[in-house]
Amino acid sequence: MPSRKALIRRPSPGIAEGLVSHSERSSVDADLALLQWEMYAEALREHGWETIETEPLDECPDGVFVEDTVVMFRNVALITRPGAESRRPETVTVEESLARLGCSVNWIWEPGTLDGGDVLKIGDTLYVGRGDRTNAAGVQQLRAVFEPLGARIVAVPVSRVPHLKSAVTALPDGTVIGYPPHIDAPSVFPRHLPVPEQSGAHVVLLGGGRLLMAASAPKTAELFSDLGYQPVPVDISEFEKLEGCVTCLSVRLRELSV
Ligand SMILES: NC(=O)NCCC[C@H](N)C(=O)O
Repeated sequence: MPSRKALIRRPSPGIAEGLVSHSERSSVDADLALLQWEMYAEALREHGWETIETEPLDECPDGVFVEDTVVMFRNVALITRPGAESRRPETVTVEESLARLGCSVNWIWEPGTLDGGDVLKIGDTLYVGRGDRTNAAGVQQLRAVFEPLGARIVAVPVSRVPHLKSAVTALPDGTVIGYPPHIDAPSVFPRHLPVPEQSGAHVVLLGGGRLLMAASAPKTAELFSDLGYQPVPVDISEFEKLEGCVTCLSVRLRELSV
């Protein structure tokens, strides 16, 4: 039976020290972040996802953004080598968790860098953002690992936001959604729908038309409702201050047979 598991990591008490690269830093409330993270995990569970917690890493302020540590394709976990050096220690425990879950594990090697938040998967197509965090060697290694498994890798320039998925994600029908000022090359995407809010660009597909999204994007939620989807809003204000979004707080494992 296909699994519906989601890997998550609880925020570090030092989360306020997390990286901020494309916006002004504002103060983060670590207690509120923990509460918001618990509600996020609860929303996943309420919609049928079993949450699996990878080991907490108090010394890694950005460890909660677990999406950046791995790219999943079928049952293969490609452990990343994050572009920000401070984030590299985050991958070890994720690798252990995924190996325990029965994934086949592969790695990005030096000089490659790649962040999971730069990889948007739509069916068998993997769009990969080439920006501050993911370099050309990282893109080449992504191709080498996943093309033989049937993936099509499409590289996309990213300069306005930290990660490709800070700018675009996709609806269940494959339509790419994005906030236009943040997208370098919208014409790369065959079907593209602009959204009116920056945090409206991020959805986690919960199944059956339900879209987990940030409470900070009410106009976009209205647009999606109007298109026949069911938005599931969660307040992630403390993660947004660190340029995080709903997608980067979990890794959904959809194709494991366990
Ligand atoms: N995939 C993502 O959008 N990850 C968010 C990472 C935020 C973290 N503060 C960082 O800059 O790495």
